[in-house]
Amino acid sequence: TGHHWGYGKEDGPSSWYKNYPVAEGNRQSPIDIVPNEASRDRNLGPLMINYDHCTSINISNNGHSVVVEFNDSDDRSVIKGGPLDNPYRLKQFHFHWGGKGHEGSEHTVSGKGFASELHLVHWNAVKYKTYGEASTAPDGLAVLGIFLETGDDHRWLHMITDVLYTVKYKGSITDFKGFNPKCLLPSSLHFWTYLGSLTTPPLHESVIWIVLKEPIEVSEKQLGMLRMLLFTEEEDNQKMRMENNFRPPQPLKGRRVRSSN
Ligand SMILES: NS(=O)(=O)c1ccc(NC(=S)OCCc2ccsc2)cc1
Ligand SMILES: [Zn+2]
Repeated sequence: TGHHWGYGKEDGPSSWYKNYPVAEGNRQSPIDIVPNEASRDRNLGPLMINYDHCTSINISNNGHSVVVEFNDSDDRSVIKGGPLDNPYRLKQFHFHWGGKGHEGSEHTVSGKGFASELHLVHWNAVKYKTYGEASTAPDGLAVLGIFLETGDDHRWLHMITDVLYTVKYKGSITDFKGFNPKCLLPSSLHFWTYLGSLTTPPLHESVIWIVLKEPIEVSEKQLGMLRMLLFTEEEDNQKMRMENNFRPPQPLKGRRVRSSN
């Protein structure tokens, strides 16, 4: 079903254009963010994140990442303000990470990568009826990107890393209710924002990217838990460790990156 893609030598980011020609489009993500080339924009109001009535449903391994899905049938968990004209509903979050001691973030800052990157995926339920419809519209999605750097243990990330063993294999899914991702936010909501795309196939150019400047700290041990996940299914006798599931930075193609004040 659909086109097989991955992060390996044969099916990785440099070959995605064959089945997904938009990979060579004009607003692809991620990008390298160069802070002193970003323009401060006073029209950018503060980001408003309201995750209090959090409605996480499950956690799963989709063969590309570990994904926590949310109930997005109403506006309980939304992000608004900043570059957004409407509130965007939280649909899922997932991570991208590297191998032992290697970088694994998707966006880079002046060429510097981070150990991992968390993506909180939201959709514009004011203008579009479903996530699927929004995911192909130029203002359909808003993804909040948060860098993870190695340091102290993250006390709340344990709630996720402690259950990863239940979703070790591709296609596994477990109940995961009542998790509030607010606990994964850094103290500052200062951000960079630009128009981009999904960083995995189908690579739709439908994302308003909001990348927080302040990383969160997680321990090497916690990152190691992400790396015990597998790209492969339980019955697959070839066990492929899930790591380096990140796309490298793509050409800016004249886009402007704006910075919050
Ligand atoms: N990495 S990303 O945040 O740009 C992003 C967001 C949504 C999607 N949407 C879909 S349907 O992806 C399915 C595969 C997937 C999900 C999480 S990571 C890869 C893909 C990538
Ligand atoms: Zn992502």
